[in-house]
Amino acid sequence: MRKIVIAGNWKMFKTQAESAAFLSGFLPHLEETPSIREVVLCPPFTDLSLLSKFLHGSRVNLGAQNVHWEENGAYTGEIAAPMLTEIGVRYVIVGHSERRQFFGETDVTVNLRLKAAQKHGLTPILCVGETKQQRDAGETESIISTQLEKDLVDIDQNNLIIAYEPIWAIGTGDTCESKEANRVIGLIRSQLTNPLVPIQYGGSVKPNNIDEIMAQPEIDGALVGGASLEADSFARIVNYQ
Ligand SMILES: O=C(CO)COP(=O)(O)O
Repeated sequence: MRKIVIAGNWKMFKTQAESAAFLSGFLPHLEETPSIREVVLCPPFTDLSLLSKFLHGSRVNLGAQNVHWEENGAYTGEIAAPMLTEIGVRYVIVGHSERRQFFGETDVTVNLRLKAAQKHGLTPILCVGETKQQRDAGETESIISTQLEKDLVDIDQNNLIIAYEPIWAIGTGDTCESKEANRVIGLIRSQLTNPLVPIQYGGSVKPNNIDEIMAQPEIDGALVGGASLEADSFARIVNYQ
């Protein structure tokens, strides 16, 4: 059976004080959450250490939003895998479209980051997806297939999560129709060697659409941006019906 993973990507939101306040509202809701659902929070780097202490012994796992491919070195502004694992981080988002769009991330650097994450025992959440222009031009399948082909060279598919995040659906309120997300995720799965890789959907996931999204047979979880910032909203998503 494939794992279900619901992850919150906080992007560049929440100070330490705000993240602590989130947890006090969020954690009590997890008593209702079926134990087979993996819950992950990916806050900014500055919150990781504090949240790691608060979450010790809880069922919530921590993820980072980026990782460099070297173990240390002169790479101003980057973070290395051993720095993350030392404080209890288990997951890392790699290749998010915002990194690809604003910070020069390429399939080559995505591949290097995935390898470094796996080498150090982190589970990477690899993000793939097409722009609106690419979708309108009928290029969705070819774009995603090329991303997978390049990003997954020499990657262990036994320690991997993939998130299908259509770029046009991120932060827009314009969710990909759940059947269409299911179709694309099925195509992604057909390109993998391991059929058990969990594949999430991401892009305007909200309390009012999570039930329909999770009812789709190919979708194994969600990568949630805006709606993961508020305790009640993320709790409703994690406790989908
Ligand atoms: O980018 C996302 C998660 O990584 C999705 O963001 P939103 O849920 O805010 O659309």
